Amino acid sequence: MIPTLLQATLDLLTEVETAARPADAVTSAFFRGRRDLDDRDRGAVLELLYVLLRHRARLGWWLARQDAQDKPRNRLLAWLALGEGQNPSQIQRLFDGAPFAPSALTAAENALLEALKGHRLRHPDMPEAVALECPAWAVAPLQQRFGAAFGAEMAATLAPPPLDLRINPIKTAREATLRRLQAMGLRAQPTPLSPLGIRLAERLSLARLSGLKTGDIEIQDEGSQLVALLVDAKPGERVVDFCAGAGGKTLAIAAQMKNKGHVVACDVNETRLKRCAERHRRAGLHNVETRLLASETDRWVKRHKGGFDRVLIDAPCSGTGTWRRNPDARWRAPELGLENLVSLQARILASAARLVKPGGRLVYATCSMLPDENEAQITRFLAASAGFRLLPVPKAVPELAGAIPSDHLSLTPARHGTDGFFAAVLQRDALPTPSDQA
Ligand SMILES: C[S@@+](CC[C@H](N)C(=O)[O-])C[C@H]1O[C@@H](n2cnc3c(N)ncnc32)[C@H](O)[C@@H]1O
Repeated sequence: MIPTLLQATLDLLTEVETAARPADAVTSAFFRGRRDLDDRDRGAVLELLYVLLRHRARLGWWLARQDAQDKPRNRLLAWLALGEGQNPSQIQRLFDGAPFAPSALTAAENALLEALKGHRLRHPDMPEAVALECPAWAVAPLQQRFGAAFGAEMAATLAPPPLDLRINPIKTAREATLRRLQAMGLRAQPTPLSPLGIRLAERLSLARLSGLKTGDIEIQDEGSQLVALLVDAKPGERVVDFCAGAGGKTLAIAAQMKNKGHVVACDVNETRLKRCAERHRRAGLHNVETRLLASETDRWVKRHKGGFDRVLIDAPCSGTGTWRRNPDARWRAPELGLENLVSLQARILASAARLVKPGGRLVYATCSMLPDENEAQITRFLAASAGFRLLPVPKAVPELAGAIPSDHLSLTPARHGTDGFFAAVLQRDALPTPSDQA
């Protein structure tokens, strides 16, 4: 990579590390201020940024071993030496101090490069969690979840994800869209599990997809598509997306309903909900209403008790299932702490369940791979809530029986090639329970 792009990557990495926002938001803002970088430059900078984030623990381990500070510039030097196998004189030529290039190496940096010379990134003394890039707080629960497959699953979270698209069945058919993408020279395949998905082998700028008509496709990971399909919303029904955020799943649900019926997209975050509303306007959906909640027990919930055929809870979670897509996320421990997050999820479940009408369904989903946020959460809810029972996936949505022949949806990067997702469908008894009269 040319020196000016190395410096741009360092500037971006520094911003990602200091900002309290996710890397993709920081990156968009950074590139808006760097009009001098064309599409190819941006692609190269992003690729190196993600490499540095995906190798952070291993690079940090080497820096600690050499008593060097774990900071972006040292991490880049360590990557060039250990990851790319460049020798000190090659690296000195890149750090040449020219305008907009990295400044010349200091004596300490030269000494660091000498010490790293000839080594490889992986070292036998590295603890397993470091070699697998697993943050300390998540090692025990992920080992509990995956057992012998822990290493393979962690390795899969380090591979760059493919680009998954969801076709909008109101506007187009998957076969027709596949043929159009292939005619554009793209390596496009149907996704193996979602009947609406298309997987592109290469990451590409969305400008290259502009040949497709607006609203024909959306970018959505196959796992997220399956969660929306599990809601199984029918035209004419009343549906709540309780933690709608920016509306990724609301969009898919409203498309299933063919613009007929009513969807209420709720969230406690006003900014996300505004983005959700804009997205629906752009997609031409008229049956979606957004509702800002003060909390999960907002008065609106009580007023609409028993009023909906389907309620989706896409709960706030540790996000461990998205590490493949958001490599910076693994280094941010859950803001609330895992325990508080788990109790927030339980409160959301208990409150949003009140919205389900007798005979209706509640779908609880996370993008977490931790049992405490998933199966254990459902077990606790069912033990505490009369009138709900688990509906195995093949019973809930027979069309998905082949893809998900199990009680829950439980996707992992190594086994399914998707982000990590969990979902369970809970059926409410057809007869109202005494609490409805309360
Ligand atoms: C996993 S994200 C939702 C992603 C979204 N469904 C999508 O597909 O794009 C979880 C959402 O839950 C929201 N949330 C957090 N606490 C909540 C609460 N107490 N009640 C309702 N929503 C909440 C967050 O603001 C966040 O947008």
